[in-house]
Amino acid sequence: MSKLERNWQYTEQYPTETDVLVRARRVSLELGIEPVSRSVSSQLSALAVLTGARAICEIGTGVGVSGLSLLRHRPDAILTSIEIEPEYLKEARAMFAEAGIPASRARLVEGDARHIMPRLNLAAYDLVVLDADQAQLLEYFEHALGIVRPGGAILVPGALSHGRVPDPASRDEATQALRDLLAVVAESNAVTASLSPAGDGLLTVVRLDGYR
Ligand SMILES: C[S@@+](CC[C@H](N)C(=O)[O-])C[C@H]1O[C@@H](n2cnc3c(N)ncnc32)[C@H](O)[C@@H]1O
Repeated sequence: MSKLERNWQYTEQYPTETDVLVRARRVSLELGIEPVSRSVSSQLSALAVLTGARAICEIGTGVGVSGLSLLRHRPDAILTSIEIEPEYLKEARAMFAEAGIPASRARLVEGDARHIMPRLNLAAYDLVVLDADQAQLLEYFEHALGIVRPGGAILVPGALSHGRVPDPASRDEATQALRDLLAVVAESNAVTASLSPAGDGLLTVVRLDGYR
C-alpha cells in the first residue's frame, strides 16, 4: 500500500459515527446509493458547526447519511433536502426519526432538484450541498450560487469521481461536468474554493461578500 493510500485509509477510519449513521450507510449501500464517506461525513458535520449553519439545503438526500451528518451537531438548524426517488425518501424519513430529528427540522422534499431549486429563496441558505446527478452539476451550481448567502458555502461531495476527474482518459458526461465546474469555480471572482481529496473528494466553494 502506498503512503497516500495509507493516509486515505486512516482518514476514512478515523471518524466515529452514530448508530443511525452506520445504519443509514448500510441501507444506502443495500439500495445501491453511494453515501458520503466517513471522512466526508465528519467534514460536513464540522463545516455545519463552523459556519453556524441554521438553514441548509441539500440536493440528493439518498437515505440521509449526508443530511444526518449536517444536522449532527446543529440542533437549531433546519435542513431542506430534495430527492427524486420516493423509495429513498421513505427510508430517509425513518432514519431522521430514529435520530430524534423531527420532520420540521428535516424538510424532505420529493422531486427533481432542477425544478425545485429555482423556487427556493435567494441568499437564504448558509450551506448548500450538491450530491445528486453529477451530469447536471453546472445547473445545480448556478441555482446554488443564488440561494446561498454571502459568506455561506456550497459543498460538492464526489468531486473527484473515483479518480476519473484527474484522469485525462475519462471523458464521460459526469466527469466532464465536474471538470467544467472546477474550471468555472477556479476562474470566478464571486467565490473562493478548496478541493479536498478525502473520501471521493469534497469541493468547498464559499460565496464572497461582494457577489450579486
Ligand atoms: C450520491 S446519492 C446521494 C447520497 C446522499 N447524499 C448520502 O450521503 O447519503 C445521489 C442521490 O441523488 C438523487 N438524485 C439524482 N438526480 C436527482 C435530481 N434531479 N433531483 C433530486 N435528486 C436526485 C438520487 O436518487 C440519489 O439518491
